[in-house]
Amino acid sequence: MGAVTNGIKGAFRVGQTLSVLGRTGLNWVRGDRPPTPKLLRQTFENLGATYIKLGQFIASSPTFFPKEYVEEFQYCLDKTPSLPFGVIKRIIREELGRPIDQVYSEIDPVALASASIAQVHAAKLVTGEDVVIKVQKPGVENILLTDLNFLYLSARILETLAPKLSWTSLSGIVEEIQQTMMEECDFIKEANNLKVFREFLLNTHNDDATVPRVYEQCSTRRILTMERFYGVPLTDLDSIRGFSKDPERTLITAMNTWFASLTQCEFFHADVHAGNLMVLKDGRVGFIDFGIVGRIRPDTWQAVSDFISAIMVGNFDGMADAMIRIGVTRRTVRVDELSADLQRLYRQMDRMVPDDVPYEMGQAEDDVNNILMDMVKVGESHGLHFPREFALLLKQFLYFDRYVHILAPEMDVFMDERLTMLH
Ligand SMILES: Nc1ncnc2c1ncn2[C@@H]1O[C@H](COP(=O)(O)OP(=O)(O)OP(=O)(O)O)[C@@H](O)[C@H]1O
Repeated sequence: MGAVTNGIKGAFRVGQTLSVLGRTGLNWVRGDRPPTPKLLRQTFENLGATYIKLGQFIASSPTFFPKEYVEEFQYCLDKTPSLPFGVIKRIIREELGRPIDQVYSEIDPVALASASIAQVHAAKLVTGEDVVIKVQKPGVENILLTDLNFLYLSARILETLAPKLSWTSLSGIVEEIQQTMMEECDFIKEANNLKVFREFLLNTHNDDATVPRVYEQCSTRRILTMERFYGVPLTDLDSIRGFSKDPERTLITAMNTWFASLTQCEFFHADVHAGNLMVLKDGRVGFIDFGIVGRIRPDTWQAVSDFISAIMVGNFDGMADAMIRIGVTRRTVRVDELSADLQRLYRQMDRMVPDDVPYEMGQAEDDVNNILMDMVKVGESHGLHFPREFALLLKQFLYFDRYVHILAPEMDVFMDERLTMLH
């Protein structure tokens, strides 16, 4: 019975997707010309959850995709109309397995926020605490599963945008997005992440940052009840001034906490966009939404650090050796061959950048991206793949870079001694 319903739902989803694509003109899917950035963004928004995440991935990967798409996809919003309160109440009731009023004394029928996977309602527990309930929308997991049919299509879209990437790594990227989203559908995992991060703050004696306390007795796979935070998103400079005398200091606390988690927590928060960092009324920084986290093993960190040192001194064997330790492969990669290819890449670059040409603003950033991109390609030609954790890390660096521009434009992140983890 279950399989049959899934089959029907799957077919329906396929039809739905095709009809959205049909409205925007299917030709580009067959490969002629990529659609304009705006059209592609709107198409993704219409297609919902999976494609929105794909769009956000494009927005956060300037290394891989053309500038005009990266810029347009900054506006790829995950805001969907909220479901009627009746539906939400039914889900909460089902998940609790007992009458709602035995657990909550009130629930605000108007949602605080609504995105493709979940919607959030403010509530009060019968024991008096202010909480929020994050409720998973019905059928979300199913949509994601049936969208798996579109792995090929999504990879095909990315291929037209980023012809430099190999088919294997494109399919890998899409598969990983899917996997991350499936994980986001399990709130027990998210509750556990919140608890682990709380312990990390406790162990590192960090009183300047906090995460919502989880109420386990009323949290399940599909509903998550947690402490309610009162505050404003970190990027809302005017409102922050109301809570914190020194917004720059607040940003530094957020960044230090996040950087410390890279090495002292078993995972890092991999989605710290504007709405997920709050400045609370008492001035502390609140981290919310631990649906997406990244994990990097200690030996991989060591390899990253060795890689950077090798670049600094121009040691190609060292770079090759570190790259092999960072990457994932089923083949045996030869250090000497990879090293020779990296050296060739460097020689080419030397020839490409004549010293007497004046450097333009922004060019340095583009160059770094291109060099990284070329190195990834060299690695790939030897059968190496780089774990998705690196895309997630890079994304966070870009977010922080943006926050620094907004909140502390004068700050030099490489020199400022208050930033403990970069020194
Ligand atoms: N503990 C909390 N206290 C107060 N508000 C909260 C809390 N948790 C979530 N919210 C509100 O609900 C919004 C959505 O929550 P959350 O980010 O966890 O959900 P999401 O569906 O993963 O959304 P997104 O994709 O935008 O990150 C937040 O931006 C915030 O406004």
